[in-house]
Amino acid sequence: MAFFAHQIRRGFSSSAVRNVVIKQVTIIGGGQMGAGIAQVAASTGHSVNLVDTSDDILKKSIKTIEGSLKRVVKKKFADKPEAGEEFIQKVLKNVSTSTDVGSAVQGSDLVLEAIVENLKIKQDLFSRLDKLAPAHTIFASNTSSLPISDISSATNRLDRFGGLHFFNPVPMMKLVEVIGTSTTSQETFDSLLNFSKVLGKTPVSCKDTPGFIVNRLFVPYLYEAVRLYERGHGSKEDIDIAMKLGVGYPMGPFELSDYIGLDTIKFIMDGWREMDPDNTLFAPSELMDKLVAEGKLGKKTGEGFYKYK
Ligand SMILES: CCCCCCC[C@H](O)CC(=O)SCCNC(=O)CCNC(=O)[C@H](O)C(C)(C)COP(=O)([O-])OP(=O)([O-])OC[C@H]1O[C@@H](n2cnc3c(N)ncnc32)[C@H](O)[C@@H]1OP(=O)([O-])[O-]
Ligand SMILES: NC(=O)c1ccc[n+]([C@@H]2O[C@H](COP(=O)([O-])OP(=O)(O)OC[C@H]3O[C@@H](n4cnc5c(N)ncnc54)[C@H](O)[C@@H]3O)[C@@H](O)[C@H]2O)c1
Repeated sequence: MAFFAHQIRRGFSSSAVRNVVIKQVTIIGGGQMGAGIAQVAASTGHSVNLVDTSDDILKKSIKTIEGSLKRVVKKKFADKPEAGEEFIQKVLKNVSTSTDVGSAVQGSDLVLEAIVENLKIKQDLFSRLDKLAPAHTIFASNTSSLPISDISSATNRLDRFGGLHFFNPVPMMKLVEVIGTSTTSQETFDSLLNFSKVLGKTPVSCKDTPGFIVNRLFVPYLYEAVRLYERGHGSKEDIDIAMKLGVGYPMGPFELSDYIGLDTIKFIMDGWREMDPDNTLFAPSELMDKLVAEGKLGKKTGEGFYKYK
């Protein structure tokens, strides 16, 4: 019944609902997330075209994929190293790279964007892609915090646009949040759900609201951990231990913040505070602001809440 109501809301009768099978995928942005998504899509038999701004970056992306695949096969093919090497080569063959988005989107069933978290840059990219990609191609963004409808508004394919939010590290994290806007067609939404399942992930359906499900709960939690520490109510180490042993999280809030990047977390919180300034959950943290201003962004810069050198 709920499913039927969902279809009516999206303006589709049940007979109009059919799944578009996604085989060829273009991923724009070969950074932390894009490389991980490319790896998982290629490992599950998709033909992947990975796009970034330079060949040097793309070389690094392929190296990252190779390194991560080695970790995967060490476990998956523990007793058969040769089969493991064969698997790596097969997966790598499924990935091609390009710096030219125009040619990369030709023949693509899905264009998944994982570039910098900046609305204007994402809009510019999708506006360009809208003119270059085939009509049937579905567009999706991996944004952590921006409204999908703000990004899709730059295109004329509002029905074929949704969100696919993966988690870091992509090869390990099982969840994908599938986000439908008020204009995403049921057909597109179902295709994105199916695609996530074919990748071996577990999808959950989300509304296009700030932070979807996970980040809406987790970003305020990370900030409250920092504020608790600032108030002197616990050491970083003890807070991390408490959340790992008390509720079974694999990383404590300070370890996770350093892993994600303090700039990313601050950027998300600042954006939400701008939208809803009176919400105390979105209050700033002096320490977070200071660390980001000093360039102490976490693991990627060698220091955040902890030191990594
Ligand atoms: C959240 C709010 C903040 C918002 C900011 C934006 C965030 C965003 O929107 C959402 C997120 O992503 S939120 C972030 C969500 N993410 C989280 O919350 C993450 C929480 N953390 C975890 O789940 C675990 O700590 C990990 C799975 C990361 C590591 O597992 P572990 O058991 O703690 O320890 P281990 O010893 O290191 O690794 C053991 C083995 O795992 C394997 N392996 C690991 N990485 C791999 C890779 N890249 N490739 C392949 N394989 C990989 C490998 O086999 C390795 O063995 P090896 O012998 O070393 O090769
Ligand atoms: N890092 C995380 O934990 C995480 C988790 C989930 C979602 N996200 C989201 O995924 C997206 C990417 O994040 P990331 O951590 O992979 O970033 P990243 O900085 O590691 O990678 C971004 C890549 O995009 C490339 N790029 C930038 N502009 C481009 C353009 N116009 N065309 C082609 N390539 C371009 C950059 O060169 C870079 O290689 C962001 O929207 C972020 O919010 C991040």
